Amino acid sequence: MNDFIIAPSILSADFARLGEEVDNVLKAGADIIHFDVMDNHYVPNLTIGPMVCKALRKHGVTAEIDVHLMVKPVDRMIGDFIEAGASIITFHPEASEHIDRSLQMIKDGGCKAGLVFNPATPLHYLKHVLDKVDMVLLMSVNPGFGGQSFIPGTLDKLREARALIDASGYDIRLEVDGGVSEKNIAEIARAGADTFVAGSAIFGKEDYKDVIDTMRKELASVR
Ligand SMILES: O=C(CO)[C@@H](O)[C@H](O)COP(=O)(O)O
Ligand SMILES: [Co+2]
Repeated sequence: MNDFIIAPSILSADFARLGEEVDNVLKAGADIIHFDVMDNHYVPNLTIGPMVCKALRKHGVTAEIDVHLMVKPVDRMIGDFIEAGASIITFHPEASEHIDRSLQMIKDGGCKAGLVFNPATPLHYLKHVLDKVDMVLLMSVNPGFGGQSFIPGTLDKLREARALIDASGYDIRLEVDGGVSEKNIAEIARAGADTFVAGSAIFGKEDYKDVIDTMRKELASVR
């Protein structure tokens, strides 16, 4: 796996041709697929569930599927996504009554587990579960929709999260989600992110390879 991971969010893909869209974006150089699950309860939008994840596996997708759960309660969905072929499952701490238990359920199912922090959610939820977390996802927009603008305060929060992760000694990825594009990806990487979700910036363009290549060039300037 690359040092920097590019994770296109299929929220901005053409759902009528989802299998083809996922194939095309992987062929264009994406590392993993970001899969946004919204329930019209935890967030004011409704998207896709485990059946779609399973369908992508059946279609032949072998890349990691990074399931971002924006649902409340979360536990009921975890088993279904494990069974559907998810690779990584992340959830928002406010959406779980028992954060440690939800993380453990994901790990027991053989998936990588992660916590997602909204722009105004403090990082302190992490402190006592660092040993169970493979991914920390910082939202750089309020969750619910693609195509929003990156909230600049996320850069300081990324620096804080990077320091916390490095001090922990655990192997934890730091992902950022919302308003990421080829224009700001280098600055976001410099703040400490190593995994980049991008929906509209990739699927909004004709040539996915061109955007992903540009993102990689920008990232190469960081290292
Ligand atoms: O989880 C979410 C939104 O809640 C994201 O994954 C978006 O889908 C990202 O879209 P862009 O901001 O990159 O268009
Ligand atoms: Co997302």
